[in-house]
Amino acid sequence: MSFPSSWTTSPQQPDVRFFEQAARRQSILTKPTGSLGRLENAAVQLAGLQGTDTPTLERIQISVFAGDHGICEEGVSAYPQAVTAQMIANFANGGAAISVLAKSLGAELEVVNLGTVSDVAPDLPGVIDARIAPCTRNFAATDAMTAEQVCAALNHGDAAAQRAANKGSQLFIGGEMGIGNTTSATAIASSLMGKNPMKLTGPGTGLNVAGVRHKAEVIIQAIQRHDNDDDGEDAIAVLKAFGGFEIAALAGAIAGCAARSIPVLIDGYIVSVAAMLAVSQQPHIRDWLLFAHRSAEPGHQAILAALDAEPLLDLGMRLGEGSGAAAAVPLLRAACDLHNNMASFEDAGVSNKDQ
Ligand SMILES: O=C(O)c1ccc[n+]([C@@H]2O[C@H](COP(=O)([O-])O)[C@@H](O)[C@H]2O)c1
Ligand SMILES: Cc1cc2nc[nH]c2cc1C
Repeated sequence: MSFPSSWTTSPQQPDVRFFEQAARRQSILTKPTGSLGRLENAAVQLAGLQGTDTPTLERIQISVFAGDHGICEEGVSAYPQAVTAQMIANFANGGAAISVLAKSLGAELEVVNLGTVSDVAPDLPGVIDARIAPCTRNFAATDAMTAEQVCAALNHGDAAAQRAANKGSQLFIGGEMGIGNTTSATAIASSLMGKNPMKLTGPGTGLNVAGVRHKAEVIIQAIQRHDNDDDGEDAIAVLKAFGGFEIAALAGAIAGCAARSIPVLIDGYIVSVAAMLAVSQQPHIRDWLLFAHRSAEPGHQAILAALDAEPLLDLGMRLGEGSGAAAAVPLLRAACDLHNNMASFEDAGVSNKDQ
């Protein structure tokens, strides 16, 4: 199996003329310059990325990538590993937060099952069987994934981007579910940014202070182990070292959407780490990303800063599943509506500021 071409080729850059036209339109609408704050930037960005004067968000695909983590053997999560498989069923049955949000947004929701330790019922509606293995290996002891598994996960992500393209999606949201995945995400983020894991590690699903300290120590030791092998620090080497299946698939989906000119709305901590991996592979992937929210997970701020991202919301959310991104969609829709339908100073006969 080979890497998807979206991983090995830089995406096309969006047409700058649509950004310029949209910015000009914002400047003639009946409001003081800049007064709609980041809603203005969001509308300009969506117009530019969609290559249109009238951006809209009618067709949205949400793909939730799920997988289990061998690092859970080290006692790094507040919840049992069985939750990953149980939540896949909950996504399919409509009871999870992202299921409710997707329904209220009229968005397409699919779940990509990359492998769980506990069984998932076969033929759940909207669940795609993309199982690679029951879980990654415990990266405290050995590499989390083989190179072949990283490649398979990237391809599963790219396939989700292809489904979004086939449906004419105007926006893609990637979500994730994987007990233990904040430990993988923190190891990846610490490696990529060269930051002390003590500074990035947080409670995830709800560890106490002692639990967070233990989790950081597990990550520090694993990074030392990884530094002693010769694998290098590129995105593939880091994914191989720390996992997980869903993080690799998300990186592949983000790259796949950029390659197909589909804007991506980035969710919280784990998805942002996947975005950082994709951007480290192809810097122009960054052009296609919007950032939805600042997660309560403390390491998220450092990742947002490294990606030069200013998210729309800061609601103290730390659920994952793509829920923070889904929560930001009504604001983005409002931003488009304002951009498309407000009157100009000239049309409304309202005096503009003195030039
Ligand atoms: O998206 C976030 O910012 C976020 C922050 C903390 C936890 N989570 C979710 O919680 C799970 C991972 O937490 P943990 O403690 O098991 O590593 C995983 O299923 C994520 O979706 C998600
Ligand atoms: C119940 C539950 C739901 C989740 N959704 C994403 N991560 C999660 C972790 C838990 C524990």
